[in-house]
Amino acid sequence: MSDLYERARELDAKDQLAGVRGDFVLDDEGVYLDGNSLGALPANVPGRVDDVVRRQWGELRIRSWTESGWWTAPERIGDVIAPLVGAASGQVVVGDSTSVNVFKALVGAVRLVGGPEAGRDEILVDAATFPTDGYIAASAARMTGCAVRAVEPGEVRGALSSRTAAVLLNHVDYRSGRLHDLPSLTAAIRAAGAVSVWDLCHSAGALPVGLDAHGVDLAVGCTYKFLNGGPGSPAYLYVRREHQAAFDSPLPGWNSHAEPFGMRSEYEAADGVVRGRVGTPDILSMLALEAALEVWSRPDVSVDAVRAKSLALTDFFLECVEAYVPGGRVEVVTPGAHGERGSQVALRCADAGDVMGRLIAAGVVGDFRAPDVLRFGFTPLYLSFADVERAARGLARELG
Ligand SMILES: Cc1ncc(COP(=O)(O)O)c(C=O)c1O
Ligand SMILES: Nc1c(O)cccc1C(=O)C[C@H](N)C(=O)O
Repeated sequence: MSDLYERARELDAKDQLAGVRGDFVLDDEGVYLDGNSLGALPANVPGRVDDVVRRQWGELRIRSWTESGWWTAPERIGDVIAPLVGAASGQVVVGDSTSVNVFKALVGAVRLVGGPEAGRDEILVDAATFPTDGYIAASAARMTGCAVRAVEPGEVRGALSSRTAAVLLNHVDYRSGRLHDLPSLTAAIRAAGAVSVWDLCHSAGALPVGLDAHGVDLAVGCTYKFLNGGPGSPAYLYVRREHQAAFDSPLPGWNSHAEPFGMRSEYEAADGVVRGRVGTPDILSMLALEAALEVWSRPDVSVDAVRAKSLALTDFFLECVEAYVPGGRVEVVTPGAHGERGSQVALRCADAGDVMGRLIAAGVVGDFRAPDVLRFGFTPLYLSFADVERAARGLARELG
């Protein structure tokens, strides 16, 4: 066996998070490197969903809105996500999809600075953004009388002006895996008098975010990737405490009303982050997510420990690819510097679609992002270094 095979065993023997894998439903046949698209199933979720369906819904029925805590689930689960993204409680609310929360945040951001009437008529959007953010930003701009400008995150500073209303950026680029400099970009946006909106889909649960510490204004993220909430699990919205009183949601549903059961015809926004809610929460998905998040209360699990292992896993994968894959066959797209790397590795080759198809058939599941990217996500809670070595060996075989 190769040196790298032996090294993987040694690294696994020292891995502080090795015991967490047992909290997930995984088979030992393949290697799952697609947790940045859909996280694996936490083992406690099926039992919880069964209880929610059979007892809370089946037996308690309508009483569960109060007795089982259904009504307050969006804020309660928001408070569980909050420390994972560096936020104090009362600033994160769970619900709706990421796309819907991008809409709330962007329109809310433009309204916070007064929009075109106040001379702020531009929304800057990450040029390489995940498509949904760009589509929603274009619509939010039309609705608010703003124009959208696509900018590379590295060029945001030069693009900021007294006309900038809001800036929508991805913390980690979904295709390249590049980690953007949230602290300094947020500071520059703030200094220009604009509002920052960060999409945390590919960073929450994988690395420290520090929303409060870095002065982020608004943020959104999904929960089905590194937070393992399940297919279509609800997303979340962060509204910095200082903005909450002025946050004017473009979707002021009855769940965000100060007195929802007052059934009043006039709208009055609730205090706090609750005003980010819209309609009736998706309880089955939301309570599955609540169970999935329990892994973060294990004493051996922390965002810092996850980040340290994530970097070790991606370093080791890059080392294995370098050793096993013939030189020049793939180009490494993900930055080598730790400060610029998320929890994935993207490799480029012209036949990436075919290669990924064969690799998945061989049991190593990553994904293909058009036109030419092989994408591998690393979830430190359930991946071992042996998985990584096996995946790189399989990849080298398929690359021929
Ligand atoms: C950066 C980013 N934003 C948004 C989304 C998707 O949003 P939604 O949860 O609305 O499907 C994804 C992935 O699906 C994503 O990677
Ligand atoms: N949300 C997804 C879905 O419903 C089906 C398939 C994939 C996804 C994804 O999350 C894709 C992912 N955001 C990406 O980074 O490409």
